[in-house]
Amino acid sequence: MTTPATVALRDLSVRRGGREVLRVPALDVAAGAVTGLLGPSGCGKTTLMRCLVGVQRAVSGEVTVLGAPAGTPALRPRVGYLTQSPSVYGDLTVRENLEFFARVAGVGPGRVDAVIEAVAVPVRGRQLVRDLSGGECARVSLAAVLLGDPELLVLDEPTVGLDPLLRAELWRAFAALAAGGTTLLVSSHSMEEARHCDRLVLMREGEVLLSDTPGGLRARTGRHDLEDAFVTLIAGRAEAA
Ligand SMILES: Nc1ncnc2c1ncn2[C@@H]1O[C@H](COP(=O)(O)OP(=O)(O)OP(=O)(O)O)[C@@H](O)[C@H]1O
Repeated sequence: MTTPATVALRDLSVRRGGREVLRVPALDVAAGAVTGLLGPSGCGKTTLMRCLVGVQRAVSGEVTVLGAPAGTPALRPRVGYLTQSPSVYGDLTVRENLEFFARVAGVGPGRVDAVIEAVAVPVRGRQLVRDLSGGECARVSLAAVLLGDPELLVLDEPTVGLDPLLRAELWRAFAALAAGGTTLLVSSHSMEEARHCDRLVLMREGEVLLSDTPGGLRARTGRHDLEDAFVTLIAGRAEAA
C-alpha cells in the first residue's frame, strides 16, 4: 500500500530578484514521515518551503498541501511553519510566550508542558527569551509551532547552531512526531543530518536532484556515507550533462 502524499508540487517555478530560483516539475512528500530537504546554501530550500505555506510570491504551477491549494486559510491551523528567524517575543519568558501562543492557537494550557518536554525547551523562572542563546530561542519558536499539533510541520533549519546532543534529541522528537502520524519536512544544509530522515529530497541550484530514501540513495551511488553519495550523485549528473 502506498501512503498518499501530503504535499504535491507540479510544474513549480518561482522567480525572485528577476530570475528563476526554483524549478520543480514534480515532487511528492510522503505522509507520516520525516523528509529531509537538503542542499547547499542558496539552493532554494527556503523558497520551496515558503511555497508550501503559501507566502511566496511569483509562483507558477500547482502546490497542493493536505488536499488543498497551498495558502488556503483553512490550512493555517493544519500546517506549522518554523522560519529561520525567531518568532517569539523577547520581552516575555518562555512560559509566557507559550501560554500566549496557546491562547492564539485555541489550545488548552496543558499543551504548553507537552511541547516544552517534546523539544527540551529551557524554562528558567523569570529569564526572558531575549536573554536565551540562539539555539535555545530557536527551540522556543519550535515549541510554539508544535502547540496546535499540526498535521504538517515545515521546519526551516531547526537544528542549525545546536550542539550534537541537542540535535540528536530534536531528531528523536521529530521521529516520535512522525510515528504519531505527523508529516515533517525539515531543511538543512548539512548532509550529516540525512541519516536521521526517512526520506531525502536533495536540491541544488534551484532543482530537485533526487527524492528517495537514504537506502535508495546509497544503492544508486554505491556509497554508504550519505555525504559521499550526494557528491557522487552530483558528479554523475555533471558527467551525463
Ligand atoms: N528576497 C529575495 N530576492 C531575490 N532573490 C532572493 C531572495 N531571497 C532569496 N533569493 C535567492 O533565491 C535563491 C534561493 O534562496 P533560498 O533562501 O530559498 O535558499 P536556501 O537553500 O534556503 O538557502 P539557505 O540554506 O542559505 O537558507 C538564492 O539564490 C537567493 O539568493
